[in-house]
Amino acid sequence: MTSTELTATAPSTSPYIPEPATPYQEDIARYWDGEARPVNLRLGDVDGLYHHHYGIGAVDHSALGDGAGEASEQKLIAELHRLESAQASYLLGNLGDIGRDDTLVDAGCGRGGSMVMAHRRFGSRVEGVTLSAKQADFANGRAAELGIQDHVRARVCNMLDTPFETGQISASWNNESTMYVDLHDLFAEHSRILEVGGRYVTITGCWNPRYGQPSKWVSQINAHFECNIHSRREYLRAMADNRLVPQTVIDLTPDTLPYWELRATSSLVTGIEDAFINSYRDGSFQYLLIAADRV
Ligand SMILES: C[S@@+](CC[C@H](N)C(=O)[O-])C[C@H]1O[C@@H](n2cnc3c(N)ncnc32)[C@H](O)[C@@H]1O
Ligand SMILES: CC(C)=CCC/C(C)=C/COP(=O)(O)OP(=O)(O)O
Ligand SMILES: [Mg+2]
Repeated sequence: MTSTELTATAPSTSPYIPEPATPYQEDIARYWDGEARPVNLRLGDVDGLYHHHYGIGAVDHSALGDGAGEASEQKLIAELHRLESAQASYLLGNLGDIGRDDTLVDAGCGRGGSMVMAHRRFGSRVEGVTLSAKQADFANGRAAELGIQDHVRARVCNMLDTPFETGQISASWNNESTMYVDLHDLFAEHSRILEVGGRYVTITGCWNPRYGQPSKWVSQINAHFECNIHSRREYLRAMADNRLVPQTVIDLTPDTLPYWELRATSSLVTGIEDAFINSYRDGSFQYLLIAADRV
């Protein structure tokens, strides 16, 4: 199965949603509805898990070819994809003890790769929300192909105003999707839907207050993705204000740099690679995991 087949055959399974809350959200919905970068689709085609996040971990150089020809390119793509799936596994590993009867929420679920991984890992129900109808249809089409549509569902919905009942969710996460929203509004909503003792996890890029202000590289990333990267300080403050108490804060910057250095050598570069590499190296930008308990 390839992404092209999936796009062509995916049924329109996502319930219609309310209008986006703001003109900005309309822009973001349009952006993701129109997104079809080979760096995402060709990586997803490796095993049918489609991600819109970046990778972590050491590059396995023995898995790469000699750099020439299509076979080498395919090996490089598989390695980048392995690192992106490793990132999602790492996030899921921070959700705590999750069982089959739990319901999880993926806020800003993209094409649903992390949701499938979560269901495979825990057997639980996974509910995803995205602003993009195309992404929700893609994720639901993929779940149907895998026969897990009763457990994994994406819907078009604003993550700041979700349909989930108060206090019923065991764990929720944002994987590289917090830079599109106000953090106070976001954490208020996670705090509302999570049960007391529930777990919230995010992996995100944030600017480093020790640098002073967002660097030119951070500004370039914002412009590239039409997003608004927050500072590390803002995350911790907004969590504290919303009954989310960090248990773990891990700086994944050294773990994501090899992914970027490898990606920069591929034919699938998008032009944003230098901004990530330079900002991670000059300390102005950090790749963080934060896991917090709902108290
Ligand atoms: C970079 S993608 C990450 C996708 C996914 N988490 C992953 O790891 O593959 C950002 C996602 O955030 C979603 N998003 C941005 N703002 C949102 C909002 N207000 N409500 C719901 N989803 C939102 C976009 O629709 C997109 O699916
Ligand atoms: C860490 C930060 C700041 C992330 C911004 C959000 C974002 C666009 C993530 C990757 O999406 P993608 O997989 O669609 O991007 P790309 O096409 O570059 O792989
Ligand atoms: Mg990508």
